[in-house]
Amino acid sequence: MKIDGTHYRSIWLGDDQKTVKIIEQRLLPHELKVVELKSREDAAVAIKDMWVRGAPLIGATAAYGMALAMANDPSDQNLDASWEILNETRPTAINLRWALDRAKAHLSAIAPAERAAAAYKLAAEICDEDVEINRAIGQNGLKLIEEIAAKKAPGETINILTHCNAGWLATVDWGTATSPIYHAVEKGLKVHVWVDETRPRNQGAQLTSWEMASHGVPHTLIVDNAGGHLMQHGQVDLVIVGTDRTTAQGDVCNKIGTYLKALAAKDNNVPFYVALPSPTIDWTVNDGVKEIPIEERDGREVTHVYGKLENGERDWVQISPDATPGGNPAFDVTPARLITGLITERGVCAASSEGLKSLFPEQE
Ligand SMILES: CSC[C@H]1O[C@H](OP(=O)(O)O)[C@H](O)[C@@H]1O
Repeated sequence: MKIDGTHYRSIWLGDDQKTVKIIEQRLLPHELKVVELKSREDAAVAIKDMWVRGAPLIGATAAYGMALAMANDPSDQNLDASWEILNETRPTAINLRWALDRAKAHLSAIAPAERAAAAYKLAAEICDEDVEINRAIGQNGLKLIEEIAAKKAPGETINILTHCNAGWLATVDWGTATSPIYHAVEKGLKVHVWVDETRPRNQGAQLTSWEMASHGVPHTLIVDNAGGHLMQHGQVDLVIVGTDRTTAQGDVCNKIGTYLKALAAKDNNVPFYVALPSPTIDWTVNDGVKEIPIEERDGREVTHVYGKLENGERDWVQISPDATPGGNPAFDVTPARLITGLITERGVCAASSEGLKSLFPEQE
């Protein structure tokens, strides 16, 4: 999307057609810094330490990580080793394994001498596919926003709440949950976005707010615990969130706190939709609560906050006693029963195995 009028993707190839460029997202919103990934190890660190994050972008970065690996050593042994190294960077987003499996299957079938070029080509295809998938999600989600607008008085604002960052920074472009919002704004609908700060990594405060401000979308940053109150007072017309892994029966794994938002939405009859690109569907699991591995990140992310100090410098600040450990499950699972619908690139469906198979019959 645009930053001060200039179009960016979140990941792209350098002029040398080998170096991979990314936006170092940990520095946003205070600094827009482009960094270069020059090895498989660079790509692995970027994923693990959340320089890049978001299920689709994690997959795209891993695909380029395989290309960087093949450019260095295209052997079968290194192909296998690269799959392992990149796959262990983060456990929850299924796009990581989806991209790595796709790359390994493709590259295993060709001669080592051809693997580097093929890997870069595949990574580029994965990126372009992601952009088109998210554009379609935006068009399908726009219809939901238009239906809500039609029920409101002319010129009345449509209030949408989103959690974490499922924006263009979480994907290659458009975002998933934000794509319907960008499409609605570009169509002239009067939209306002409640942005959950999303403790502890604050992807909402740091990334979604920055995206909304950069694109000129009216928005308000709120604490994670305010959403239920706003819903009780009729100030939320629609919730749209992203997902890191959705099961074959429609359970949705997403950033910690999503489940609580869904409970509040259900209790207040607020439509709760999940923007779901098909590579994020894990057709091999059904019960998300029992089967999806939940990443436990460093407790320091809870006991400390990173930001800009009064003097303009950036640093970590401790917010709890030295002796207090932090517990930090990074995701939770929202059962399908709490979800109004899934917005995919093929259309909107119920959060159920029947709903998903109606859009993806090839998965029968
Ligand atoms: C479009 S996927 C966005 C998804 O990824 C985020 O997790 P993380 O920032 O830890 O990679 C969050 O769950 C978002 O909804």
